[in-house]
Amino acid sequence: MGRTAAVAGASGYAGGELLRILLAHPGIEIGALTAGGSAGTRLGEHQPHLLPLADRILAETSVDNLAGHDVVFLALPHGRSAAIAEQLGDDVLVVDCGADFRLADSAAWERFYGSPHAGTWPYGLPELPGGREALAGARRIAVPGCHVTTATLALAPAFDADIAEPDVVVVAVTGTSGAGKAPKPHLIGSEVMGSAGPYGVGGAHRHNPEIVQNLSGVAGTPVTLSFTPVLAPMSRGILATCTAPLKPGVTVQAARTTYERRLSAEPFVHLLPEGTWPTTAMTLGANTALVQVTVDEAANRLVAIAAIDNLTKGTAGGAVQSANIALGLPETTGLPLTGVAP
Ligand SMILES: NC(=O)C1=CN([C@@H]2O[C@H](COP(=O)(O)OP(=O)(O)OC[C@H]3O[C@@H](n4cnc5c(N)ncnc54)[C@H](OP(=O)(O)O)[C@@H]3O)[C@@H](O)[C@H]2O)C=CC1
Ligand SMILES: CC(=O)N[C@@H](CCC(=O)OP(=O)(O)O)C(=O)O
Repeated sequence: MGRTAAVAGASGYAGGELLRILLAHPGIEIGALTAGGSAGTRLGEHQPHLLPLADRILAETSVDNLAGHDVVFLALPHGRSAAIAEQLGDDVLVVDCGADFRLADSAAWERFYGSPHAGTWPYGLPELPGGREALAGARRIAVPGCHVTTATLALAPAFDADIAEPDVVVVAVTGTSGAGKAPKPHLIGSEVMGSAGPYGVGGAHRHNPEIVQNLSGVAGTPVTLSFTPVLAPMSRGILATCTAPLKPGVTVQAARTTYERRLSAEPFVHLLPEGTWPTTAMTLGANTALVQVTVDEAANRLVAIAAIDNLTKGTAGGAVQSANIALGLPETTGLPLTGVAP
């Protein structure tokens, strides 16, 4: 039997990507579409690429409009989800693309987000050890941040197999769509085009504690992290170069075998053939994370590089993948595996 899903934030980037995916999902029917200031207007004004839904009118984001669906996807600015979720029944699956319920550590939340912590929900990264079990039958899901998904998928196999020391450096190149649709002072077109630049430097980015949370959980010991995001002139995509000191005696072959073993059963996380490095273009529009691993012998460091589409595996695709598990559907239902290249 088909389920219905409402999408809150349907006029935004994450909401648009959710709708693109749900249009091709055989087990979920699209119900109410809601927004903020653009409520009352046609979806086609905001998402002209979603032709089948162009004439749908955006409703106000209210509990009344979101209630009565099997699934509610929230693609709203941070801080908006808790009030809505607490008024939706426990029988409704609420999938939050925002950050509000991702962290278990309230002090870390308050330090990085500067507001009271709303709580912690089952975490929407099925590839983590125990991740699928935590999502089966869940009625609340916190979708990870997009940098977090990339870095976690790149390094989790190494920490799961205990081949690297828990002292991580991540430098992640990201496209501009990660910042959302609303105009931002640091995203002025003429200053972003033809240039790349770091932001959130020195441990300041709010994805820091979430990456630490995930990798420490996999490693079974606290992981230290230096994370630097770099904004690049592309609309979609994240390419994360992640390194950590090797445990004694780990060869490049051993590292590769570790990744092959841990990723071989994953439907969306693929270890590329030796010598092929991931690029963001390979993942565009796909729910995939493409990974490559090697060893820098001179530096004695493991080097793992992962690419994702921040809006697909990094947000909407990841959200639908986790929702599939929670609903008891095959995990891969309705999710694209093929990217757009070059
Ligand atoms: N972009 C990305 O790569 C990722 C985004 N996310 C998360 O997804 C969420 C949405 O992000 P994104 O789509 O990029 O943001 P956008 O700015 O593109 O879209 C925001 C959406 O929220 C709506 N909205 C804004 N304010 C309100 C309000 N007060 N009440 C109701 N609706 C409101 C907007 O409606 P209107 O247009 O009418 O104002 C719009 O539909 C965020 O929490 C973000 O952190 C998570 C991972 C990655
Ligand atoms: C370019 C850019 O600004 N990217 C965003 C990515 C945001 C994201 O993925 O996630 P949440 O906002 O849901 O945490 C950033 O770095 O903050």
